[in-house]
Amino acid sequence: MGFRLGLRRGLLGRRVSPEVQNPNEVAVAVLLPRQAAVDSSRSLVILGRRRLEAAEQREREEEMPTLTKLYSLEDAARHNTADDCWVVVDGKIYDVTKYLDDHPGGADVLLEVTGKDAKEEFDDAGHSESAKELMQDYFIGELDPTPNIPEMEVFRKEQDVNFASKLMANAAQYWPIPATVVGISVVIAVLYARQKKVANTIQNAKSGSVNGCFVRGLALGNHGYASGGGMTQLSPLKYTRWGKAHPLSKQWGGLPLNFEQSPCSVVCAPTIDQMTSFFAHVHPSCHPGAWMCRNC
Ligand code: HEM
Repeated sequence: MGFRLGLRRGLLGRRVSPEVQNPNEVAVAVLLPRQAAVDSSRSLVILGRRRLEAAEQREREEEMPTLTKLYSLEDAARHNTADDCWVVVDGKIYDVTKYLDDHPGGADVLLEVTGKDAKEEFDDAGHSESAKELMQDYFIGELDPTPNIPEMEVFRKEQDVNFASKLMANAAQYWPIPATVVGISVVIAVLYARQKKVANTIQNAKSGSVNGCFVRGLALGNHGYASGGGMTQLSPLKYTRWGKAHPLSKQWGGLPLNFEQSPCSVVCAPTIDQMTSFFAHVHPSCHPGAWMCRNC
């Protein structure tokens, strides 16, 4: 059985004669049986190919973008117990639950820094390179740098609900204010309309053409007239036809007035004489503001 002397670089074997041309290269002489040498050289080729493939694979992996799980700081903060402990260092999240007991700095220091980025504390502890390599075993993800938009939407919805309920509560509490405003407005509108009606009444009375009556005068005053014999109280500021006047008024040639109720009444009488008679007989001195339309 013959032997072949094989020179292989980087192989561990029996050193025979290291006649090396390049001093940086390690030359190794391997004494192998012929067949074994053939097999060995085949397996060396396979080994070499595998290493090459592994290197290429590593290269490909480095080039490929990796998928990293993203968490919010709030997510990370929830893992803050000895049974479930996440720490954040420089934006990277590590699940150190299984490492707590082995941590040379103690479990407490890790538990104390949960819920925040502990880069400063980590750096201050002066961790070695091997500690930093070890960390990679516990890496689970990174902090999500994007703002949490869905939460903002939820917040806006809640705000709407709050706004509606606050509006309802305020309405229930402060309803008397708008009701008072509306009430005052109505009263002002009624007073205004009434005043306007009075003004129109006086105007119409002066013009002498109200409801087909002979409007002979306008009495201004607030002295009561209706005293005798169940005199009907007439509504203030209403025109009263002479024909409907109370008999007592007619008897006096007087007028269906309502001085008692109103400071301003329209006086209707068929003739100016009757009007004059009324004021002469009944209240000659109590109606200084009486106005007579002598032209009618
Ligand atoms: C996955 C995360 C971590 C790993 C793998 C880790 C690992 C280690 C290791 C191996 C040591 C021994 C010293 C060294 O080799 O540097 C150490 C020490 C220490 N670590 Fe950590 N550590 C981690 C996180 C932290 C954090 C977040 C803090 C923050 C307070 C911290 C505080 C310390 C302290 C105070 C010491 C002791 C230093 C001393 O006594 O000199 N470690 N850590």
